[in-house]
Amino acid sequence: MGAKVFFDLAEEEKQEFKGNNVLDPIRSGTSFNVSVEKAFYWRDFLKVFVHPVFYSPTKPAGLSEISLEYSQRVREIARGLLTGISESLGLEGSYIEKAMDLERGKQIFIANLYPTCPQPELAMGMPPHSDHGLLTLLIQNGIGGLQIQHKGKWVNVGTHSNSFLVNTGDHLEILSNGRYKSVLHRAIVNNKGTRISIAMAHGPSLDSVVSPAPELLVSSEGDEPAAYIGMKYKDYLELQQSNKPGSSSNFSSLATASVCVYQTMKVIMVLL
Ligand SMILES: O=C(O)CCC(=O)C(=O)O
Ligand SMILES: [Fe+2]
Repeated sequence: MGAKVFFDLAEEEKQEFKGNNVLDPIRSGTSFNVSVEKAFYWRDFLKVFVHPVFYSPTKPAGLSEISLEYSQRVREIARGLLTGISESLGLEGSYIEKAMDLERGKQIFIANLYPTCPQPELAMGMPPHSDHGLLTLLIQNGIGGLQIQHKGKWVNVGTHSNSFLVNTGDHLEILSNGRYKSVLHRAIVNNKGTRISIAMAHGPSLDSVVSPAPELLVSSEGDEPAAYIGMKYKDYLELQQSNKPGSSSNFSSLATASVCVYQTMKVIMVLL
């Protein structure tokens, strides 16, 4: 563990960073929604765009420097993985880099905090979803909670120190015409301790129109139909946001109904 940064923002301070739109560069909040699966979502989050333009909350002191360095280093790892993935698809190593305009690629820093929940069976940390970008690299403190869906069953993903968990996202599935599937995952909560995860999501540039790579649609065995239609990444994000159940507007009325209400937003970031 190279550096630890803790920040503990009071409610009024948090308001400063509360964005509502999916394209706001800094957003924080609490996710709750009683209308889905009769479960409460039990999480505080902070989402910050860190590339192509770097943003950071101004508090606490030192966060911005650590976040910048962490973002740059993880981006390099993601680019390396995408080079390998391009090659695994029989494409040139720089294919995804160029086609997805990664020089201007959207990188999002997401810190999730799941406080200890007295009745974990009544709550859910994060609902089942797939990430919208290409690759997400995730680290977490020593407390498990992430599950991925495999052959229709939820499987626990163990915690391994000094390692990243890499999730494939929707746009890798689209670009590869389904050869790489985006992984469905969710986070459960527990009554043993607070869980923290930091996900770094890497996507195409917002203006990239992503469709299956034409090179993958022709082979010696004949033509393969494109399984996805092309769409601009930015439009995909906005569409996804508009389909999300229980977005911020109905949060305040639901929050009071929570079984496990906590007053102060507390995000603890533990960075490698
Ligand atoms: O907390 C986790 O393990 C999951 C986080 C996640 O899926 C996300 O931020 O997209
Ligand atoms: Fe995710």
